[in-house]
Formats: sequence, C-alpha cells, structure tokens
Amino acid sequence: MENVVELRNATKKFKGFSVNNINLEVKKGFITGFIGENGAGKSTTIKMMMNLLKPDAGQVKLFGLDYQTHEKAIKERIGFVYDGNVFFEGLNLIDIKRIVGPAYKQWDDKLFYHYVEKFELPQKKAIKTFSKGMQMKASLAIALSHHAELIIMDEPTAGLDPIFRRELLNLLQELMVDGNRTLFFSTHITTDLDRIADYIAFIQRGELIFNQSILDIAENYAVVKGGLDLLDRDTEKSFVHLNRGPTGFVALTDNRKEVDQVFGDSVVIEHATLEDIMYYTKGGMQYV
Ligand SMILES: Nc1ncnc2c1ncn2[C@@H]1O[C@H](COP(=O)(O)OP(=O)(O)OP(=O)(O)O)[C@@H](O)[C@H]1O
Repeated sequence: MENVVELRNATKKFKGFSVNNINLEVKKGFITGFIGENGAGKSTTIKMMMNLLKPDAGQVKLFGLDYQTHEKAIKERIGFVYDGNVFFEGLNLIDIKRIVGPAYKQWDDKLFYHYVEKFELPQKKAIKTFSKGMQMKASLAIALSHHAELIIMDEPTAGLDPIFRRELLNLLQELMVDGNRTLFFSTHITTDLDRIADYIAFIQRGELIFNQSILDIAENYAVVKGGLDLLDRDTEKSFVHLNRGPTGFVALTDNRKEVDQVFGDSVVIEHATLEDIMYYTKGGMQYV
C-alpha cells in the first residue's frame, strides 16, 4: 500500500514537552483519524507534516518527497484545513479566490464555484461574518479547488453542531470515492471516527501509541472484567492497563485472543471504544 505521508523518527522538542521519534505512515486512499488527549502532540505532529514546524530530528516525507527539495510540489498537492480563521478577516470569498488561486497550478475556478454553491456560502460577505461551520466549509472549498490529493485537517469538527458535523463527515466520505484522495484529521470526537475512519493513529504524551486499521483495533483491543482471584503476575501480562477495584478488576487488552486463551469464560470481554482506549491508557500504559 502506498504511503502519502511518512514520518521517520520525527522529533520536536519544546521546553517541558517533546514529540518523540514519531514513525507514522498515512496510507493513500484512506481516512486516518488522529486522536490523543489535549496537549498530546497532535497539532505539533500535523505542523511537522505541513512544514510549519521543522523537526529537530528525523524525517518527514510527503508523496515520497522531502520539503528541503520539493516544498512547492508538495504544497500543490496538499489542502490544509484547520480550526480557526485562515483568511484575512475583512475579505470575502471572491477576494480570497483571487489571492489564493494563482498560487496553485491546478487551481480550478469551476470547482471552486461548485463547492461554494454546494456549501451554500455567500460569495460577497466578509469572512469575518461567517459562522465557525461556514469558515470550515470555506477553508475546505479552497482546499478542494486546487485538486488536493491529501487533505490534512486539524480538528475540523470542533465546535460544530451535531447536524452540521454529520453533514461534513458525509461530505468527507463522498470526497473519498475515487480512491486517489487521502484524508488525515485530528479530532477529540471519537464517535466521528467510528463513522468514517479506516485507520486510527493514537498519540499520547508525544509518543505514537499505534496506527492501526479500525478493524484491527476492534479485533485486538477489548475491555476485560473479572474477579481479583484470576490475577497473578503471568495473567496480568495480557493487559496494557489494569484497574483493581474492591470487588474485581477492569482491564484493557491489546491482545484479545490471548485473553480468550488465558481466561476463557471466567471473564467478561467487551468491545473497547476509542474513548475506552484513550481513557484507560491516559496515565500511560501501566498497572494500577
Ligand atoms: N511553539 C511552541 N512552543 C512551546 N511549546 C509548544 C509550542 N507548540 C506546542 N507546544 C506545547 O506542546 C504540547 C503539545 O501541543 P499540541 O498543540 O501539539 O497538542 P494537541 O495534541 O494538538 O492538543 P489539543 O488537543 O489540546 O489541541 C503542549 O504542551 C503545548 O503547550
């Protein structure tokens, strides 16, 4: 499978926080959701992908090219959509088109008007009067109008109402039908990902915990509940996190098959949601 993005040991150090040795591959033609709690390093990683931050160590490649030698060619092929007003506030969409369009070889006026109409965006109103949802749509319309193959979005659904969020997710799914486009987006709303993502990349405290297909996650991860008498040094090895309560334990496993073999019918095994995985591993992979 072709990788559109490849991060190799990408590292960025800030005072008091660092994103460490990120090895991440984003597969062509799929939707990858990027999750992690506040301050986990999602935006920092996305900024390294966009060349808005230079890694202190490691490599970042997009479409097999690096920014040192192919910045323009890479940027032509990416659309970046993020939470916040990207544009000069007093301008309207037509002004924006006049400024942004010529910067892209593949800019397509027809497509721009198609999306402006589809998203029901006013052409002549100042962007500063747009609602958050409209600004997100405007940003997406611009990204799509230069035929971006890779769309990177930093929390595109944050602050949007549930109806609009669902519409946006449907739209993103529609954009994927030809198989050539790739979508990578960070979010805190994990249920959005259950709906549309093919892969989930999970970052925690600046470390990439996994990048797996939704199917593999469903197959491997599970919440396990059982009596304390079942626990010993060997059986505990099946868990990535273990919570002991007064009457029993609740654990998270990333190896459901092993749990089946070790515990059989003596435990209850439940589907682990992405939220479960994030919650149970919050303090790092550990035993409590
Ligand atoms: N330019 C910077 N200088 C110093 N520290 C920074 C800088 N940018 C980010 N950080 C720190 O890096 C950490 C990770 O921030 P980042 O924005 O990548 O997290 P995030 O996962 O996107 O969080 P959120 O979900 O809250 O948006 C935070 O502690 C933040 O304060």
